[in-house]
Amino acid sequence: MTDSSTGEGAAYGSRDPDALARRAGARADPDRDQHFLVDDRVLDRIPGYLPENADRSHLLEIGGGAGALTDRLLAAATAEGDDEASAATAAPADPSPRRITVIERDGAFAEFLREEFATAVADGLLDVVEGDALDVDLPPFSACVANLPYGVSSEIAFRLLPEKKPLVLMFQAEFADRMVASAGESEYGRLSVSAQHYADVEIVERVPKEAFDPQPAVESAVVRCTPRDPDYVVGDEAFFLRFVKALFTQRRKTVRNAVRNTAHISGLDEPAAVVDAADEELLSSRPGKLEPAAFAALAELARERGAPTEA
Ligand SMILES: C[S@@+](CC[C@H](N)C(=O)[O-])C[C@H]1O[C@@H](n2cnc3c(N)ncnc32)[C@H](O)[C@@H]1O
Repeated sequence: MTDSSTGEGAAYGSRDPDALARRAGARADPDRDQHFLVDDRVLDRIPGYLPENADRSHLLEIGGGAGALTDRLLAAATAEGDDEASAATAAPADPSPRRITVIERDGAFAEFLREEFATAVADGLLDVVEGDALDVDLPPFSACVANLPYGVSSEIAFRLLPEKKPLVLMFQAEFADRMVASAGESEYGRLSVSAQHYADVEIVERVPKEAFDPQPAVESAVVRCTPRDPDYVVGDEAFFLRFVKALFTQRRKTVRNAVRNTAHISGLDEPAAVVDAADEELLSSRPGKLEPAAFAALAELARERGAPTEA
């Protein structure tokens, strides 16, 4: 498929990221979290990181910028649509239209995206929403692929993760390392337990600064989140996440002291009762050594014995 609105008849997926940025006119401003991906090889790989069986019927992109990734997502959506139409498989046809929604806060870039991809907009394939991804209502997306604005990447990630949809997201590498860390590793913390509560989280590619223009201060990494239920049960998710947050404020203390010292954060009325009831080995361990399932078991005990008050 071609997009005659560019005047170049460019097929989706073939737009030069530098030319897109030039056509957009407005300069990418690092102070507004605008670091555009300009490495074609990275751009080409990103849509392919979605899990194989992911429902691609409605992709969400956050922070479209000058549209380099939007172009690749349009290519993926249209190419797969063609494949599916021609494939003689027994699978039922996907009844939902393939579409992409891009949320972009910067009005100049939102307008440019509508012009650059006018054919896709007219065909109902692309919807450009101008707004802040932290405030706008999210569409009922089936998967999200985005090079996130790093200033709000944590807030956006924790808006997306509870939706339990496949996510392929670019983060600062240091943040990505903390998301995927396991118990006992130095990067393991609140972020690791909270993210892994919702999904299997893995780094699928590390991306050097040179892949962006303007270059960010640090390296980046693409993270794939494949939703699944955790291997433990918590009766009150909000309390579990608050309890984890509380304990990691005292990561170098024993769990015993961390439970006692952080009742103002976790909301426990009776932390001493929790400590009295918990297993000694667990209490003398450190928060950074506890597997997510151990946090969950302790949070359940804390709910029973510690009478948490509503946050
Ligand atoms: C890192 S750039 C990515 C641009 C483009 N997708 C790319 O890969 O080249 C992040 C984009 O998010 C936009 N942005 C920043 N904060 C935002 C927010 N709170 N909500 C939506 N978009 C935001 C910026 O204007 C910028 O276009």
